[in-house]
Amino acid sequence: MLVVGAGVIGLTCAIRLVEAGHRVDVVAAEMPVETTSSVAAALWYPYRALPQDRVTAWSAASYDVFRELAQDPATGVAMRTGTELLRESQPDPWWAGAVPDLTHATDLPGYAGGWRFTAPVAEMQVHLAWLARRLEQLGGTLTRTRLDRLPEGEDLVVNASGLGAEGLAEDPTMSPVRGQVVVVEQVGLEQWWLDPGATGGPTYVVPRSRDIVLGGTDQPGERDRTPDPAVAEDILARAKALVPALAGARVLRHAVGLRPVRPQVRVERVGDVIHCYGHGGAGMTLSWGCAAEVVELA
Ligand SMILES: Cc1cc2nc3c(=O)[nH]c(=O)nc-3n(C[C@H](O)[C@H](O)[C@H](O)COP(=O)(O)OP(=O)(O)OC[C@H]3O[C@@H](n4cnc5c(N)ncnc54)[C@H](O)[C@@H]3O)c2cc1C
Repeated sequence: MLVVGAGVIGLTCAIRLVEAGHRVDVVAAEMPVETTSSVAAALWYPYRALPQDRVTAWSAASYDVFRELAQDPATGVAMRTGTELLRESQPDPWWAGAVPDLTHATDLPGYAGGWRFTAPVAEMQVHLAWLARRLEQLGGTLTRTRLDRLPEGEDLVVNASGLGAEGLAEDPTMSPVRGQVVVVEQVGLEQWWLDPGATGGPTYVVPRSRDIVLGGTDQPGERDRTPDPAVAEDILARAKALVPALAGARVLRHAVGLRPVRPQVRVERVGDVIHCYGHGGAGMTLSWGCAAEVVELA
């Protein structure tokens, strides 16, 4: 069986398929650390992904797997408490059933309220490397190849090509949503913060073991992968306003990724092809749940 794509979706699908007894070769134009997945913050959060019922179920399934993985630091996964700030009062989020400990925060001056919960955070450079190692340990292979079309004549092909599905699946409903982040040094921060309604773009602060990811932007249709210095300044200003402890934090690097957005995430078998792409701003969040469904479809 061939899996096309070595981002978080292709690798998790490949691992679950090998574990289920299939022989799996992964082919990808970009290796794991070069993918959009490696840019992700990557906080467990169902963002820019629909439909609500399937996304909630996939997210809940992934949450459980990440909680297990967090027992082993080598996976790059940690469970972290954090707060989403609300500028207007809102009912509980549609995906509330996927997190075990969502509570209402009332101690947020200047905000109408907030939600506090524990979420998995995956340090993607570490997590993707761990996934790739795990795949190889299980006997799977990973080869760099750019495909012009999905191969025919294989017994089964999993299309986990992210935004590449625009061409490989000839899917005109796919579109990029550009996200820019700034990575700064760790300054002793343990909790994540998210202000989705901030002026200038969704603002988030996601601490990891040795650094902190600050975001972000949400720019539909933009394909430029070069970090914009003015946008970086704005992200830093927004993040520091949100978390004053970031004031003196040294900037380590800048990154841009193009979220593979689709009106609905596609997990579907058509003949000998299983499509699994269009995870929008939630590829890490949905990964293990979608991989389990791909195994069922196989
Ligand atoms: C700034 C930013 C922040 C984000 N934060 C989060 C977050 O906090 N939480 C979260 O869950 N998600 C987050 N995301 C979203 C997440 O990164 C994506 O949903 C996820 O990376 C999609 O994974 P993927 O494996 O489908 O695609 P990708 O990681 O893009 O991998 C696609 C793979 O397919 C290969 N491929 C494509 N076309 C071809 C071809 N023609 N031939 C061969 N190979 C091909 C590529 O080379 C690559 O290996 C964020 C994204 C961005 C940009």
